[in-house]
Amino acid sequence: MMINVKKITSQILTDVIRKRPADSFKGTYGKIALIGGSQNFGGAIIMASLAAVYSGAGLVTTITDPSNQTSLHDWLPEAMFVDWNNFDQAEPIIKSADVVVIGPGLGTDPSALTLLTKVFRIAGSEQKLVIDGSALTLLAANNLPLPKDSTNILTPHQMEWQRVSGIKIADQTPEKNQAAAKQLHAIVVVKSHRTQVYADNHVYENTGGTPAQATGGMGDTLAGMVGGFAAQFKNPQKAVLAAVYSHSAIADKLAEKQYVVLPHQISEALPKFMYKHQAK
Ligand SMILES: NC(=O)C1=CN([C@@H]2O[C@H](COP(=O)(O)OP(=O)(O)OC[C@H]3O[C@@H](n4cnc5c(N)ncnc54)[C@H](OP(=O)(O)O)[C@@H]3O)[C@@H](O)[C@H]2O)[C@@H](O)CC1
Ligand SMILES: Nc1ncnc2c1ncn2[C@@H]1O[C@H](COP(=O)(O)OP(=O)(O)O)[C@@H](O)[C@H]1O
Ligand SMILES: [Mg+2]
Repeated sequence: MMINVKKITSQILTDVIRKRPADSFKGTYGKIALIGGSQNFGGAIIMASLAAVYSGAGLVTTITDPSNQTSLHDWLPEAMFVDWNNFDQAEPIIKSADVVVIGPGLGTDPSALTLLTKVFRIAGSEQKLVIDGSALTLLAANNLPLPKDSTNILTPHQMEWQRVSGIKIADQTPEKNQAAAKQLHAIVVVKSHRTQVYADNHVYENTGGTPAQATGGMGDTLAGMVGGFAAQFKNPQKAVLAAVYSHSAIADKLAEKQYVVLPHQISEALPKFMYKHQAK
């Protein structure tokens, strides 16, 4: 039977981006731990962290390879750093995070798999887990079950989705995608030129997006934005929709005057964009 696809429009912005109450503090806007950034893919976790901070998350910790520490703080003094080889130090931070983003630049070597398995094991019922990039590839390759208590948000591109769902890219219809998302009990963002979100028994399709977004780091940035929005805004489904819409709306604007949109430019535009579209 035909599934009715709902469109994601600018309405989601005022619906989700609340005006900030005076009586608030960092904790009001959520704590995020971002885990990824192997030596070869350090930029991925830096772009995801940039997006999380610039989305307005209260407190951001980046858990990554120590080779990234200096460049992380060059780009983002607001983020705290933890060496991902030091799980004793990382564990309490992961456990106390409202949102964990894992996967951007994580890589697929045995140490990455060990880290992913540990994070899945400690994921709690109050937490939202954004699973992106290599974490999705590892999940699929090792048949890892998703944590059963946390709210899990997957952000695959179409090949990552093929790996996780087993549905070939050419066969990724709303019907097949929705069935697979339901089986995973997860919110699934299937990224493409018109990204779709599978959540609370509905299928949503983005109305924005430009080929100027087709560049490395664009998905890492979306993962950080999904984390940053999920850390601040109560309803996880709506937070994901607002992040997906904002990501392409900012890109569309930049693409009016640019051939390619650099992922970090989207993050840098977030504070003004969110101010403009917050609920009155
Ligand atoms: N600066 C950094 O540090 C960056 C780090 N990054 C990190 O790299 C890690 C690997 O992520 P990844 O997406 O680059 O590689 P992977 O998962 O192997 O998939 C690529 C394979 O799938 C195929 N393919 C088919 N359709 C496709 C589609 N729609 N979208 C995409 N691919 C599609 C594609 O076909 P091809 O292009 O070869 O024709 C190719 O064979 C991950 O952790 C990520 O966070 C990146 O974010 C970049 C910037
Ligand atoms: N032609 C396009 N039109 C609109 N958005 C696009 C297009 N190509 C790629 N994107 C967007 O760019 C991002 C690519 O994600 P991904 O492949 O994970 O990037 P990364 O290199 O950061 O891992 C997705 O959000 C996708 O929707
Ligand atoms: Mg990606």
